[in-house]
Amino acid sequence: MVAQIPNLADYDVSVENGFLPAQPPLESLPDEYYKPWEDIVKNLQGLVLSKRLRGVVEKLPVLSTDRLQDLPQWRRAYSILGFIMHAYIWGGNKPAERIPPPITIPLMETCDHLELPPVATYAGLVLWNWKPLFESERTDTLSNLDMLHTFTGSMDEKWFYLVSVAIEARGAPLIPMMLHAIDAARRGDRNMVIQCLRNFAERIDELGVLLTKMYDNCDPHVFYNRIRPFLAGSKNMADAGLPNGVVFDNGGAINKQRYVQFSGGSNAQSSIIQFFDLVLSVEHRPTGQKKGDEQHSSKKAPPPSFIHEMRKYMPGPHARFLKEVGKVANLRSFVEENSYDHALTVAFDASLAMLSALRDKHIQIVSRYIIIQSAAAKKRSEAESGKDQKHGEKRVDLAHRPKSNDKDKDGEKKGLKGTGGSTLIPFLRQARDETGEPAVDAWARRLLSKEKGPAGIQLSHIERRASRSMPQCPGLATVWQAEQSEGGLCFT
Ligand code: HEM
Ligand SMILES: N[C@@H](CC(=O)c1ccccc1NC=O)C(=O)O
Repeated sequence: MVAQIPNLADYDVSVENGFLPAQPPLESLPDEYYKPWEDIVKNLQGLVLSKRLRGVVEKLPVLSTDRLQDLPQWRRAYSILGFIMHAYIWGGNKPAERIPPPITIPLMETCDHLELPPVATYAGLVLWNWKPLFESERTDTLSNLDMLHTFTGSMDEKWFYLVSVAIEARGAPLIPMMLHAIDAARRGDRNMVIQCLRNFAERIDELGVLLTKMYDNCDPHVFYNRIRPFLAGSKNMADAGLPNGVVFDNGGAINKQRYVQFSGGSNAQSSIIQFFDLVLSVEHRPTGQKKGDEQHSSKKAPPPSFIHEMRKYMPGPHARFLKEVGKVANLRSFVEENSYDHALTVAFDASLAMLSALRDKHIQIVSRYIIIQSAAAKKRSEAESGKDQKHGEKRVDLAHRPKSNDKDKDGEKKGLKGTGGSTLIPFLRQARDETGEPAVDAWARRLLSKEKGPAGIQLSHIERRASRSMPQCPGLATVWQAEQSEGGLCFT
């Protein structure tokens, strides 16, 4: 039986806002009972600066979650407890290893309810932490959005999250549209599929523009040195002072309390980007695994890719939605089955090219906000460590600087990790290259079967742009070249 195309409402996905809630998140919990949490999160920066946060949190009563009445309230509780917990862990000279019961007990209950891990995820920091400036205006633009909470109180941190909120909102209409395209492919409606793919490529291009707005108001130095340390989880955090992870003290027997490790918040936990991959049948392998390697390995199940692993850090219904989308994704096979339809092939390849270009822009951001900043911080800390040695001081590295002299062949530091724990640049480059693979594969098949290439067709504006942004996609490049040699005037 053919799997049913998932219905958005069944998975807490909104037709207008996608994975953002349809209504703006709650700005406070309505029941006065939760005032102690609200007071802390309202004064988070002051409490961190005065070094009083840890004492205040330890003296908090263990509040029950029984008074949370609906989904928006559960989400707010999870979001603010995540902020409080990460400020508690990372807001001191040394990170705190043991999280006390006033946080752990209610946080674990919100996690059970929302099917999320007990860490500040993308959902808590971004999806459930925004507000429109004006309720009457649209929410898919940076000019009408603000964040509710930040660790640092800085505009840079607000902007850092805001860019993601705007991308989620602007990308949202692509969800119902691409499910519609899947349905059109089932019905064999090639024109509708082409139209949806062209709109998709166009919108992904817009998301790339939004992404590069990051530079406008988020300073790389502030990001790396002030904001990013609070986003870290407890996995791979030895260099930052958490060699074993953290202990969730739930008030029970001490000997039953074990260390746990969770990845920190990361945009890899955003469901929208994974949705884009799934509808186009882009597949991600574990980092370092080359195409085709999986066939030669042993019978053991392959390790999941980091991107796939991050689904465990998405709200349960959203992760289930992605699983269902994976079952019904048919556009790639539809395009392959109709490879004589060159307009269809080109529209599909242009979508892949735009998604790949989005990842390329992101890699440039990562190099400015992390790679360059980490090198600068290392230089500073080496200069300072000379001074410190003289004074016998020892400093804890909260910006997670890797051990020095650990370089790989690209001159990048091996130890550099994303907040999610990925190997950063090799991981991101591989994810970008995998995005173009369906197009490259289709082209190889075409060559083998000696089929004629998609030359001489009319390119839409976006396809023309796409053909230049993905030189590694031979199909698009060929069309582009053909167009050039024919006078270059055959696009619409
Ligand atoms: C200063 C801004 C940003 C920095 C420094 C940054 C950094 C990173 C890093 C280091 C990773 C690797 C995964 C990890 O371990 O966390 C990552 C993954 C990712 N980031 Fe960002 N990011 C930024 C903003 C954004 C924004 C605004 C988006 C929205 C589209 C985004 C989308 C992604 C995606 C989708 C992944 C998963 C990898 C992939 O699918 O290609 N990032 N980011
Ligand atoms: N992976 C990024 C952090 C990141 O992308 C992120 C972390 C928490 C909440 C949102 C994030 N991304 C953009 O809003 C890093 O390693 O710095």
